[in-house]
Amino acid sequence: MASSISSHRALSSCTSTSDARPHHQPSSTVTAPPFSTTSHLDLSADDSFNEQSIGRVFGSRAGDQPGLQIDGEEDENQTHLSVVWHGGQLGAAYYDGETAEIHMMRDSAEPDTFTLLKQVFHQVQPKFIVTSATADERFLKAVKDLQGGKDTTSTVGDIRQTSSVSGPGTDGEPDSSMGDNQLQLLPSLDYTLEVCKRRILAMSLPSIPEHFTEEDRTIFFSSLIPFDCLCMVRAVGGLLKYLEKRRVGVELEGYNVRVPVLSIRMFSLEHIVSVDENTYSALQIFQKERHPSAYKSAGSGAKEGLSLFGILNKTKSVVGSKLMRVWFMRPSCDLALLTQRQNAIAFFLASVNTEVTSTLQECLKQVKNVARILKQMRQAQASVGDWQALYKTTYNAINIGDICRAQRADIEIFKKIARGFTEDLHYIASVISKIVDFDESAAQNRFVVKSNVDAELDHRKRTYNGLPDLMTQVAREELNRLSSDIEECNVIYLPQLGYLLAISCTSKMQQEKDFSVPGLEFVFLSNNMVHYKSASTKALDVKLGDTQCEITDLETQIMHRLQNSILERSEVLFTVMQHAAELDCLLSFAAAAKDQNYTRPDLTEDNIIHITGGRHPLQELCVSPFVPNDTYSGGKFGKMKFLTGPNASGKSVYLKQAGVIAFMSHIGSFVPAEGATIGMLDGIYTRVQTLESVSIGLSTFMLDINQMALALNNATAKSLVIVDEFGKGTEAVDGIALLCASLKHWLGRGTLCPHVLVSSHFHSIVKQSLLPQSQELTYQTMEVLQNGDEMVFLYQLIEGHADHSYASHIAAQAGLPEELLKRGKQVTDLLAQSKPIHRVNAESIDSQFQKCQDIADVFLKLDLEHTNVTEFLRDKILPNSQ
Ligand SMILES: Nc1ncnc2c1ncn2[C@@H]1O[C@H](COP(=O)(O)OP(=O)(O)OP(=O)(O)O)[C@@H](O)[C@H]1O
Repeated sequence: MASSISSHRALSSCTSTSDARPHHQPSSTVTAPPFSTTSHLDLSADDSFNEQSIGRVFGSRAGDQPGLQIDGEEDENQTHLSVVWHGGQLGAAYYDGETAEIHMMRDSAEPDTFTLLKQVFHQVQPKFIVTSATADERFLKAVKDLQGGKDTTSTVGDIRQTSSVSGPGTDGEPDSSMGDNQLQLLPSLDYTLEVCKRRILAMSLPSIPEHFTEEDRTIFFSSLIPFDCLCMVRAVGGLLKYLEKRRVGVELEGYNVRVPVLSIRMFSLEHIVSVDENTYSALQIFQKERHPSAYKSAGSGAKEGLSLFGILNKTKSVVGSKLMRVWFMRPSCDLALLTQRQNAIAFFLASVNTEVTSTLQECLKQVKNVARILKQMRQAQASVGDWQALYKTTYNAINIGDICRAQRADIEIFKKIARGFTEDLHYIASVISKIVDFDESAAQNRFVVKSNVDAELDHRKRTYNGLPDLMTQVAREELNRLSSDIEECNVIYLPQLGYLLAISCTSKMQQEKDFSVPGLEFVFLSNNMVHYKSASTKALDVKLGDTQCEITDLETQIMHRLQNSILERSEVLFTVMQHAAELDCLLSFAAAAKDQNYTRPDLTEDNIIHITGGRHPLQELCVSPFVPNDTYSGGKFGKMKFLTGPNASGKSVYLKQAGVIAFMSHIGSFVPAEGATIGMLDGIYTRVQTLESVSIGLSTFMLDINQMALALNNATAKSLVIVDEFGKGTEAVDGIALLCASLKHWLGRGTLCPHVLVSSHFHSIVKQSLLPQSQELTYQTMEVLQNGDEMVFLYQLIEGHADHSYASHIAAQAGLPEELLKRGKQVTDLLAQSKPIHRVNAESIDSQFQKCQDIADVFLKLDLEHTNVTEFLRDKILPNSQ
């Protein structure tokens, strides 16, 4: 018998009857335990954690890419904006579905022109807008106009909903940022102050400890929210109510589950330089290219084309890239803030700091958007990938903190990081490292706890690991007991059925009645193996139960405790994301400045724009060599430049270059110039035709006028206005008149004239001196060398003006037929000399004379008494006129 046991290897094999079972305990086995103990992390002995362990944990699973899921955009990751206007004050709050944060804007003075409201819409780019159904009519109209919605209200619960139809904004000009969104109106009760306050105080944030009393909570919230901003408080309260009704982020959960709000922050639109959609497009600040694959969704699939954002965005982290976009959307005229950014960039560019720079960049690559993970933890539980991402982020944040603490204390971002990356980070990294068994978690695709964390759990695991030996022993005993014609006996475990004996069919076992074995209860037959319950397997059921399930349950409990303790310290993780993103943006600006040879502009409160050797950051990548040009505006140089020059001589590029350099200075970046002194601007306005503007559907002239109106109505002495070929969309005389009127309007303001750069092909404005003489006005042109018909563009800006557009030269280059070009030139010359222009295909004088002679002869022969005159005229004189 003993020999028969040893000859049956099946006795010691691991048996699984159903591969689809979520977890099964091993059958009697002598093979390796279900997961290897050799690769366990040995970090449990103390609180230490190191890069080596991270490499081992994360490097070992090729298919495991936790970062990928974090970066994905979900449908629910939308922005929901709530606005309140009362007593000439505007308050706003928005919920960022991606980070589950609420951002609030303090009450700000807002007359019924609603310019601030427009700016809020532009900055926040909400998908959903909510306000009180009984708000002031003027305000509701402004919101609807901005939202682009017509009154097609429908009802969602008790929320009135208006679907959007894109159209022009409040001032009549189009604003594509506000096209695809929805307006929802809540009952006024949801916006009353007291109700809103109560709703805010009842909000549960993960950073509020559970033991807080009502009083503690009030003090806590008072430190976060300025309750004296009544409109803002109402906006937040209304927003919370709306989120609850819409059940954002918890649609599929039970009704007791709250919309996750992880953090509250303030946002401000003070010091923001006004830059409208058209200017972003004209200056090629953002440029989306649709992804060539039709299967990629439009929103997330679009990639950045050739644009300023594309050049400057060298961020390493998702949070960095996101903040970079915000910086681009919110250029600032806060001199102190911009100087801080410049100081940091200068630090990173210094050659002695190269190593610090590259180490920080390496660390930033590992900083993930943990807001989504925290949201996940708050609602349910984090996945294995989430735990890995969170640990990586925390570990690298600690490294970043250490590096920054060792640097110069006068760099603001280092100070912020040194202050903000607190001990809580060490705590989080240490508990994760101590508790989570990353190797096993990845192998089993579930949260697995390390040994020495929980005694009960360790005990269960030991039992579980000892199961194979025990089961082998039971199987051996049963085999000895059974009749000798049974050759193979296994002990297996099935979750619903418990422990079973699996015996190989013998030749006598043909029908079900043959399966009965004394002392065994038949259960089922599968794969030529008959399964029984025996006294010993029942004893195993009682003794061991479902060990695997119990282990999983215990580990899940531990995970929830761990999640809660991390959520309590989640504020530090938001600080990490915020400051790491800022650091990433600054490093990105430094990298771009180094690659593209940018210099630090001097920023000043003086109202001047002085650029020496300026280049266009995008054009210089496309043409070689690129010719740099100076721009001097303000002070003794005057504030208006009127630029004429042949077609394709570089006027548009020059104008845009000044605009882009000014813009770059206002986001804190270095600029493509030998040197620059840039005064703080309050707005950049452009009248430049773009592809986007064509697609809006307004006529070319309407767009011209709309953009010009925006500049005329809003530009101040501290604004930059770029006007490229205004007025060419209508009759020349009208175009000239409108352009001159606009420029005179600004010149009439004297030194309060904005910085205006105009290019035009209306040469008569210069020749006939249609603009008034003014110290502010200078005429400039692009230098061109002409040798007979040959023209060479030097792209060099000089004082003076051009006499011609030399359009025929460009036309020749474009390949127009010789014949056409000759005639064009002839007409131009005749016009210039004020001579009559004859048709090219006119008949000769002789043949015309002959025709007239013939008609006169016919008339002379006409017998007026007997001839029908109508027929005569029709048949003889005008035979071809019908
Ligand atoms: N500074 C420069 N250095 C080198 N090449 C330049 C420069 N500026 C412009 N160019 C080249 O000239 C081309 C035409 O420039 P741009 O469009 O500015 O001309 P324009 O004078 O505005 O023409 P139009 O009046 O016909 O609109 C550019 O695409 C670029 O290739």
